[in-house]
Amino acid sequence: MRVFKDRELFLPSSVVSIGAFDGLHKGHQKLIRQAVKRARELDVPSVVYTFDPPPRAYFQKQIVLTSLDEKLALMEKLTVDYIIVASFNEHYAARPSADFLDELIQIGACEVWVGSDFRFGKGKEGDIKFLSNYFQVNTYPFVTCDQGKKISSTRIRELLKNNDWLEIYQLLGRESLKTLDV
Ligand SMILES: Cc1cc2nc3c(=O)[nH]c(=O)nc-3n(C[C@H](O)[C@H](O)[C@H](O)COP(=O)(O)O)c2cc1C
Ligand SMILES: Nc1ncnc2c1ncn2[C@@H]1O[C@H](COP(=O)(O)OP(=O)(O)OP(=O)(O)O)[C@@H](O)[C@H]1O
Repeated sequence: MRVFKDRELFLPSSVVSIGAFDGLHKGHQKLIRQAVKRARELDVPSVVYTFDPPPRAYFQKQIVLTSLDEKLALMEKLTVDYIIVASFNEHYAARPSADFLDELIQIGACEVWVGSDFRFGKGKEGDIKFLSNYFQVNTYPFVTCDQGKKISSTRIRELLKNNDWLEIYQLLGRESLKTLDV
């Protein structure tokens, strides 16, 4: 896996999944595995585009579930070819959604895989409808837990407050989590 942290990546074609992916829980894993599978089928590289710190940690001061190093190690296990890590700061957050589209064009995104609530750009102005004007966007159905509730990083942060490690490990699909700033 090749890591591009605040470095430009140019590719003729690729399948891209995008997100904060904090915790890299089962929902994230399934979405990324699906994008990697599609990349193999199309015989193009798979790219994960992520943010450091996660936008929610930046804006809402939420704790970070997964350090960048741990996230990269987990992405490697998912056999992702390239990972773009954008430093999420004041300057980055102010970028218009059209800027972000240019970046996706630069990496030759022939398919984009995200969850149906994905948003991007300054003030979260961009949504899937907008993205679909430029790329083939595929949404992955929300992965739920045994009780039928959507798995999310937010839920894992809530469970952490109650030290509910059994449930946390179930949502993560692994028995390790090294949080930051807990
Ligand atoms: C160029 C760019 C600018 C963004 N600006 C904002 C922003 O102003 N406010 C905000 O809450 N999120 C902003 N975000 C973060 C997105 O809302 C979202 O968290 C990010 O695309 C990751 O998706 P995910 O939350 O589904 O993982 C921005 C994202 C991008 C790519
Ligand atoms: N349970 C899930 N099943 C499938 N896709 C998911 C799931 N949770 C998140 N995704 C998708 O993964 C990408 C990254 O999501 P994100 O990092 O915002 O995760 P999240 O768990 O929703 O986080 P948070 O609770 O902090 O908003 C997005 O495209 C999102 O729609």
